[in-house]
Amino acid sequence: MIKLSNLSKRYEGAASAVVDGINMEVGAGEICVLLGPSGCGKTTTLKMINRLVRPTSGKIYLEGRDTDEFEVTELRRRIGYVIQQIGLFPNMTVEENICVVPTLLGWDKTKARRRAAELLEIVALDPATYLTRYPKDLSGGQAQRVGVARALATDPPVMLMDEPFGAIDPINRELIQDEFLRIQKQVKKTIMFVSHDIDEAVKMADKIAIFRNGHLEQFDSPDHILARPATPFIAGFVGTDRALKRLRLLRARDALSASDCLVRVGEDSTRAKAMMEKHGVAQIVLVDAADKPHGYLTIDRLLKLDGPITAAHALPVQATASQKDDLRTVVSTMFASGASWMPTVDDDGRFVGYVSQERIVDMLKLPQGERA
Ligand SMILES: Nc1ncnc2c1ncn2[C@@H]1O[C@H](COP(=O)(O)OP(=O)(O)OP(=O)(O)O)[C@@H](O)[C@H]1O
Repeated sequence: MIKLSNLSKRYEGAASAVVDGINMEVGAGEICVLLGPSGCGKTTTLKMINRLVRPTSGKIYLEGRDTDEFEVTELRRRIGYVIQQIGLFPNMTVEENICVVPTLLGWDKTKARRRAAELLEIVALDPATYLTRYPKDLSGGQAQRVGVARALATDPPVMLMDEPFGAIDPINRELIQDEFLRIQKQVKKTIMFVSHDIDEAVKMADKIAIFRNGHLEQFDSPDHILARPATPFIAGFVGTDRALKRLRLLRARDALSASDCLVRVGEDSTRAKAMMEKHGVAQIVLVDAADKPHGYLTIDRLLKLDGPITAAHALPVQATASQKDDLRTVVSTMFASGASWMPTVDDDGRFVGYVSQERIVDMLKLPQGERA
C-alpha cells in the first residue's frame, strides 16, 4: 500500500542526511508506528509521504503508483493528516473544520454537512451537540477526535498521524487509543504514525519502525521487536521489561492447554484420574451442568475417592481468566492469588481450558509465528 524506497532527505548545508536510505512497506489496513529518539527523522519521513517535505532522493509508492505522478492536491486527497496540536481552526465550528477539505474539493454543502455528521458519529461524538461547537469548547480528547474526523473527511485510504495522542494525559490516552482501534476496525485505513511511546506502539502497531540517526534500525512486528531486538540500541530502547510488554500482545485463548481435562459433577473418579494421567497434570477442574467451573480436585484428593464425584469433593477455584484477557492481566491475577494455573472461561463462563505459568514461560521463548 505504502512503499518507501531508498528515501533520503538532506537539508541544504547540513553535514549529513536527516533521513538516510529508508526502505519499508506497509500493507493495506495496517498500522505502522514510527518510533525513535528525538530528532531521528520520524516526522521528516512522514512529511515526505504527503510532500510537505521534498525528498532529496528515493521514491514513495502509494497503491503501487509512484507518488511523483500525483498532483499535490490529488496526493493529499488520498492521505489524511493528523498532527499533535490537532490544528483545528479556532474561528470555525466543528462542522466547518471537518468540511474544510470537502469544500476545497468543491463538494456541495449538503453532502459535506452530511459527511461531517456521519464522521462525528464514527468518532463517538453526538452531532446534535458537537457540530456547532467551537474548538475552545472541546476537551483535549474531544478535539483529538474531531481532528481524526477531519482527516477522514474525504475517506482517504491512508492516514498519517504525528504524535496524535501525545498531548493527552495517560488515562485519557489509553481510552482514546482504545477508541481509535475501534474506529480503525470500522474504517480499515493504512496508517503511519509517529510516537515516542513504546507501550503505545506495542498496543497499536502491526509493524514498528525504529529509527536512529535517520536510519531504519529495525522494522518488524511488535512481538518480533520485543522478542528479538536486532541491536543493543533496540534492546535498550524497548526496555528491560520487554518480556512483560510482550504479555500484552497475547490473550489467554492463545495460551490454553488441556481443554478436555475436566470432570462433571456425578462422573466417576476413575475417569478423572485417567484424564489427569493423559494430560500429566496434578489437578482437574470440576464443572457443573452448564460447564461452568465449580472447583477443582487434586490427585491426592482423587486417590482417596471411589465412585461418583460430588460438588462437595472440590476445592474452591481462587480465580478464573477470561479467554479474552491479555496475558499481562492473567499473570497479574496469578501473582495476586498465588496460583500457578487458572481455569479459563468463555463469554458465557464455560470452561475452555487451563492457562499456566509454565505454558506462558514456554510461549515467551519464541516470537509469534515461530511457535508450534
Ligand atoms: N527545515 C529544516 N532545516 C534543517 N533541518 C531540519 C529541518 N527540519 C527538521 N530538521 C532536522 O532534521 C532532523 C530530524 O527531524 P524530525 O522532525 O524528522 O525528527 P523526529 O524524529 O520527528 O523528532 P521528534 O521526535 O523530536 O519530533 C532534526 O535534527 C531536525 O533538527
